[in-house]
Parts: sequence; structure tokens; C-alpha cells
Amino acid sequence: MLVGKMNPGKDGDEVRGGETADDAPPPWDAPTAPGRLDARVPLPGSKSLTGRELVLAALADEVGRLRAPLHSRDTALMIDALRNLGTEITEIPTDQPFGDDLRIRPADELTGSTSIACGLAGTVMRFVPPVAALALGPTAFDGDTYARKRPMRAILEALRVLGADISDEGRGVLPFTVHGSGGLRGGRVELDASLSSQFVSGLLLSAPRFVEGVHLVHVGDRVPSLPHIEMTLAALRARGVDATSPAPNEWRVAPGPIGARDLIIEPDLSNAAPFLAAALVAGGRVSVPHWPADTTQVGDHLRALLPEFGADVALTGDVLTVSGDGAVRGVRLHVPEAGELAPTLVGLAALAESPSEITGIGHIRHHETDRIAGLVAEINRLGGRARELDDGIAIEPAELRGDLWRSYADHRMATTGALIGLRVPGVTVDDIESTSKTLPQFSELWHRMLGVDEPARTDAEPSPDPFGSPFSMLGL
Ligand SMILES: O=C(O)C1=C[C@@H](OP(=O)(O)O)[C@@H](O)[C@H](O)C1
Ligand SMILES: C=C(OP(=O)(O)O)C(=O)O
Repeated sequence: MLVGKMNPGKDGDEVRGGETADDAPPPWDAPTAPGRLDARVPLPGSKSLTGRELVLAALADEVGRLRAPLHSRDTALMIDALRNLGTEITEIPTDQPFGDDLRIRPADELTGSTSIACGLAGTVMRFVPPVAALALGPTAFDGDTYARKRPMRAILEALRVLGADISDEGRGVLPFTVHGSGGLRGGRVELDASLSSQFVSGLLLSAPRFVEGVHLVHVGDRVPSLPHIEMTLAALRARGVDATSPAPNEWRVAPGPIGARDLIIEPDLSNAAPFLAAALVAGGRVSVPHWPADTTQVGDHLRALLPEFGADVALTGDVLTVSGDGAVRGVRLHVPEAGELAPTLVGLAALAESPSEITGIGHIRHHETDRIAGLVAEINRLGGRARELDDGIAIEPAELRGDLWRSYADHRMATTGALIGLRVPGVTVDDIESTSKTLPQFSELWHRMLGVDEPARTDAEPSPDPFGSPFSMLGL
């Protein structure tokens, strides 16, 4: 079984600014590519699909089942959150390589008077508060130290307009408490979703259970990550909900039952990014099986994005194969829809033979870390020539040298360090365990792709209080 290790105890701020926590395991030696690649890399389920389907299954009218869901830190936090609100979630053993299926029995009545740990998961902190507003009793939310910097104000204010009572002492970030009254009025609300599409998805997912449903109107700068909102609408419709986007930046969900489903979760195509990009960096080819023919996952955009860097991409049946000759071309990309892929794209650009500019990704400053600042700092630490733009990153070609690559507790920062390390000897990644957020098997799959043994590691034990932020301060 390729069920990886999760480390629910990592805390973002422990590694910010290059300070290493005392109990942190030693940095991970990024393996260089031993030659041209010829690998097939199966990947576990999508974080975004698993998170959405867990929420919808918890709000559905009957028992449902998720097959091949992702098992990772983010999904474990989502499962715990929904269980705390009264949902019964049981694991059904399978012989699948990436872990058990899940059976979800919705609660007869959602109950608050509980606390929810969000870790660093945007999906948990944005998708669960609307569910808590439907529960009876207070639900206190908190997360990792760095999670308290991730924006929440727009969704909290929208929830208040829709009838929720939330106390956050005006902070607009974690921690906060949702005082659920057993239901929510819903209706029309304007909100600014320019910092995260998850504000929209979070409200839409619970909206069939609001008395009046919801009519969301975005006011503000560009909404990022639009494919993720499409994914939300598609997931709702597949359960019989009337969910539409009647105009750009406007979404409506009608009140009504959420149908139960027995469904298979697609592999995580965003997590495919570093593996497929490896074929470009090392030369040779990398295939990912079970690539869906029709999907809302933004990772599917890799089929168009990787050829910009010089890759050949072929989808044969359900196998996606990326081939390269070891040369990487510079790019000019404007990708507001694909912020989640940006760390890998920037990693490729750092190895390119010509200059690159990747723009439209200002919102990734609000992801697990400020990814624009983090990527620029780490590329330049290796001798690169990267520059922050308001809305992205510009990179000039440079000879990189091995050094420490800091992850800032961010899984996609860590995998980008691994990607660069394929080409640059001596790169060490300080927190490879952060990949447990969405891909606990990362190190194992990476070594397997390269055909080299994964060195044994002495991982630190997860801390007994994984979330490090006692709810006692909230009086619960
Ligand atoms: O809804 C989702 O599952 C996600 C939406 C996106 O968030 P942003 O809109 O904040 O970029 C994406 O980057 C994140 O990884 C997952
Ligand atoms: C931005 C990401 O995660 P989150 O769901 O925590 O926002 C990500 O996975 O790249």
C-alpha cells in the first residue's frame, strides 16, 4: 500500500524566515535525475474533489460513498471537521494503493458546540463555516499559525449578510466562532472574491440547505481560480442541485435536497504537475494513468501549459504522457485560473534557457505562504535571477547551485525545490513533510519515478496537540 505518512503537526511559522524548528527532521536531499526518465506515476485522489464531495455528502439526503478519495492532511482535517458537526464517516477497506473508501452518513441534525482545526487547509477554513452556520450551537475555528494570516473576511461578512452570527473580534482571519442556529436564511449577497475563489465555492456548497439558496455577486478585481468554481457548480449539479452562473462573476444556487452519490474521485491533476514537469527537466518521459477525459480540475491545463516550455504532451486513452529532451524554454504566461500550478511553472522557468514572465497570479501571495515572495527568495538563494512583480514573477536565465530550499510549510514550495533539484546537485528541501498536506507519498513516488531508492528517514513524531492553538482561548 502506498499510503503515505501524514504529519498533522507541521506549523507554518516554524519554518518561516528560514528558522528551523528544534524537532524538525534534517533537510531532504533532493535527488538529481540519474538520466532520462521513463516512468509511470499513479497518483492519489484530488484534494479539491475530495473536499467538495465530503461536504456535499455530509449535507446530502442519504448515505453516500467516495471511492478512491484522497487521504492526506487536508482531507483528514475535513473529515474530522464534518465528524465534529455530527456526520458519521467510516472507512471501507479496499485493495486500492492509496487507501480506503469512505462511507458518509449525514447527521439528522448538525450539531455545533464543537471546535474545528483547519490546519493550513483553505478548503477547510472556507468550506466548513457555512456548514457550521447550519448547525445548532457554537463552532470555534482555528488553524496553524500561518493559517491565521490567510484571508477570511469576505466570506465571513457574506455569511453574516446571509443571516449567520459570527464572532471574530473584527480580525477577518482565524480564529473565529460561528454561532449556528440550526439554519440560515440565505439570499442575495455581494462579496469580493478577488483574494480566493474558495469564498465563492464555500458559500455555494452549503447553499442548497439555505432557506432561500444563494445569489452571489462578485464585486472587486478579477476572481482567481475560476475552474475551481466550475468544479463546485458541477459537483452540485451532479447531485441534482440547480446551480448556475447566470452572468460572469455571478452565481446562483436554488434551495433543495442534495442527492447522495456513490462516486469515484479523479486523481489529483495538480499534484501531477511536478512529476510531468520532471520529464522536461530530466529529459525522457513521464506518464500519469487514469487521466480523466473530461474534468473541471485545473491540472488538466498542464496539457496546454507544458508545451509552452517545450514539452510534447500526448493523451492516449486515459494515460497522459509528457516527453522532453532536457531543454526548457522560457515562457510568457498569464494564468489567473491556474495559481495552484504556478509553483511548478515557476520552477520550470527557473531552469529555462530564456527569460520568463508568469503573471495573473497575485492571489498566490495568500496561499499556504506568500508564494511569490517565497519562490523568488528561494530561486535567488540558489543563485537565480527572479524578481517579484505585483501580479507574478519574472525570471532571467542563471546557473543555479545547490543550497537549502525552504518550503515555508508549503507543499508546493517543497515539490518545486525537488523539481529544481533534479537538475541542480546539492539542493536540500527543509520540510518535505509539508507534502503530506495533499500528497503524503510524494517522496516515495518521486524516488520511484527516478528509479532510485528512497533513503530511510527518521521522521519527527507528530505533536500530540497537532494544531498548537488551544480552543480554550475561545472559551470552548
Ligand atoms: O477550491 C479549491 O479546491 C481550491 C481553489 C483554489 O484556491 P484560490 O482561489 O484561493 O487560489 C486553489 O488554489 C486551491 O488549491 C484549491
Ligand atoms: C492553495 C492551495 O491550497 P488551499 O486549499 O489550502 O488553498 C494549494 O493546494 O495550492
